[in-house]
Amino acid sequence: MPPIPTPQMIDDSSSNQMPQPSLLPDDKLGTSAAADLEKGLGGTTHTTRGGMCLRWARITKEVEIKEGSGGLIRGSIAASTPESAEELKKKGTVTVKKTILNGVSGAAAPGEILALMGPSGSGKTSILDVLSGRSSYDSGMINLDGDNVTDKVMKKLKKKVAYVKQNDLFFGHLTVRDQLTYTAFLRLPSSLPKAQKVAEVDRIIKQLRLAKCADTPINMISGGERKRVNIGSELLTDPAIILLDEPTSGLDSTSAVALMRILESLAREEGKTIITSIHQPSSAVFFGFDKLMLLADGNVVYFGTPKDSLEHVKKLGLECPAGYNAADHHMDLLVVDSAIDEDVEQDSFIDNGTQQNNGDASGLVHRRRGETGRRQSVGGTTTKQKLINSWDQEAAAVQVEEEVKAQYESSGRRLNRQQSVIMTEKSFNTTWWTQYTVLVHRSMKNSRSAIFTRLNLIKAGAIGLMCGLLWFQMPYTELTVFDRSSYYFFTMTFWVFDAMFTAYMAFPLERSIIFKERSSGAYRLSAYFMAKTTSEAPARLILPAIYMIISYWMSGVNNNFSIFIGSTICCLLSVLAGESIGLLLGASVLDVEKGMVVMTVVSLGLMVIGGFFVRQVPYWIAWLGYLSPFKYSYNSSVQLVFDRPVPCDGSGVLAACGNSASGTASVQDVLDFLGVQYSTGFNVGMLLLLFVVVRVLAFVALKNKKAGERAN
Ligand SMILES: Nc1ncnc2c1ncn2[C@@H]1O[C@H](COP(=O)(O)OP(=O)(O)OP(=O)(O)O)[C@@H](O)[C@H]1O
Repeated sequence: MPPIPTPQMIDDSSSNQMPQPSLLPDDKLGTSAAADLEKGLGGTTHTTRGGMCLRWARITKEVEIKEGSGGLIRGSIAASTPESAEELKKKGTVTVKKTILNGVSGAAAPGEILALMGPSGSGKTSILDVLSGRSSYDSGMINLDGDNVTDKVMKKLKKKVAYVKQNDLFFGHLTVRDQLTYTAFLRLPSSLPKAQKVAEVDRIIKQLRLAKCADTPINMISGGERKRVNIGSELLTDPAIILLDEPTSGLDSTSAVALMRILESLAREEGKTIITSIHQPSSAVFFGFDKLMLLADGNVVYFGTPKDSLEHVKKLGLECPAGYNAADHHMDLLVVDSAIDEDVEQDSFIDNGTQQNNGDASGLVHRRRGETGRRQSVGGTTTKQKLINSWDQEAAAVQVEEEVKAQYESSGRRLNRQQSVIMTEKSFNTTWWTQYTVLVHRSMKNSRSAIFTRLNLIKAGAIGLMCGLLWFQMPYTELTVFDRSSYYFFTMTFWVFDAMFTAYMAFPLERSIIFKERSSGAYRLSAYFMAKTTSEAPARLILPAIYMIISYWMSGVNNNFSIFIGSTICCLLSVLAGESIGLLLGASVLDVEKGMVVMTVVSLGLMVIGGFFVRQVPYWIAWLGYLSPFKYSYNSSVQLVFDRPVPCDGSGVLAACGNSASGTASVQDVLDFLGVQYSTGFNVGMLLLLFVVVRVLAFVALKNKKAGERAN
């Protein structure tokens, strides 16, 4: 096993190493800058400004997987022995333990880039999750600049360690500059002057070459630009360590190289410690990494310089053919498909590995791809297994531990210095009020562009017009009593449904963004929730208000202006209550498919139970009617509209008209006929209560919901 290159080892040996192709233009640092750096760091080309040394040893993590007849599902009951597992399996389900990280040891120093490579499912994301403090681990040690870090420190560390996850989740309606500015105002300390935060945003835009798209909404920019916005959002806090999960996935090779250049400049010029997982990089990118960690099935199979990795596999008889991409070669060795696995059990192909080196790179690629099966088996053991077996995990762990010890001793520092400093730091860089105001601003900007779309305005106007024409200028007589009530039935059901479903549909994406931002310690959940509640309401209410203005006056429901205002307020309150229900379900049911089913059942249930279709609701279920916003908004509006006795017209609609001496039906007769319950005040109060209580429940549900390690 080659020695693990500590930063010092890399620096000391740099003169002996083959020159590594740089991803940067040759003169990137400038002659004098490079000379300054060399002077300050004893000949190294890496700075140590800004970075921290991250080391980890013997990291092990297991998850429990529930295996049933329906496939694999996550569960919590562990089967202790294979026998009991078999028995349980016969019964239908069994929970088995799966090791996803198996004693992983490694290190990354300031000014260098460590690449994690391995086939899909080899544990790259899992180790990044652990190192970023986003995920727990069962055993092992993580050390920062010589100090072991505990769980509590890891939690605090979330803000120190930037973690760029694979998914680029943003509010798509915001521009790149908006996104970065809001992030700067949320995550940079309140004490920093506003102008400095704006300057920081400009610096990041320039550094990540985002100037061209700075004022373009994020949902219009390219994948590479989105990735850079994602990285930029994390860089704003000037983190010491930057972890990236497959930053080049989905990018073409030019964008991928451009992105890697940016990472290299962050490491070389700013001394950041960078750890990135990557899938099959080009040769230039591969040899530009300072260190490489190869993973297979949660095991390290190599850790060292990319150049030495070729030596390592060569010694095992798995030499990389000339002209073949080294990264592809490593992946070929580690990728085993299930068909090959099965073959290996029955058969035993022998491949001496070197016989393929015929010097013809293109023909070789073709042949190698076709002969992967041969390459996978050496003496009955898969190549992957051979690589796993030949890596000395223990020696690697001991080496990391010795480096840690040496750093303590050489610096003469007290144990846990780092931890005590980190633990005394405040949880958030900004106050609750700053978070609230910034989030209100962001939410208003986002909801304005998300809700006030031309389509939505056309929808509100067209439905208003349609209803106005259908219920056009109803005379205030006995004949139209039912039509007036049905106008409100339609209005209230449509807008409550609309609010429930739009709030629910918009929430899954927003929830993922919130989980992601909160995992970086950007703001308190309460600040977000209050900001959302107060800022979105105006935008959410404009559309039903437009509908009411058009349809109410066209249909001549009641020409009294104050009654128009009153019934519009009831409609808007019901929209807010409906939105609360949508948010509660959005916060409670994370799975969108299941959520839609629950939403449909709940919304239809609340409508039916409101007494619109069944007058004699069984007593044991009738109480659910108290939860129906449809019922309260309908009841209150209808009471407002029938503000005076209704003239009889001989149509025979109202029984009360049959024996009326005055030629009118009283308001109470009409309300009894329509089955309207409770006073207007009670109905309005219940709408308010539903809005507030259900919104609070949505907050509690969200607070108690863990994003899950894999949520973002
Ligand atoms: N919480 C979990 N529950 C069950 N299995 C998990 C969990 N987390 C990770 N795994 C499994 O652990 C293995 C390693 O996953 P991980 O995402 O780290 O791999 P990866 O190398 O990043 O893969 P990819 O390149 O496809 O992203 C996979 O088999 C994955 O299914």
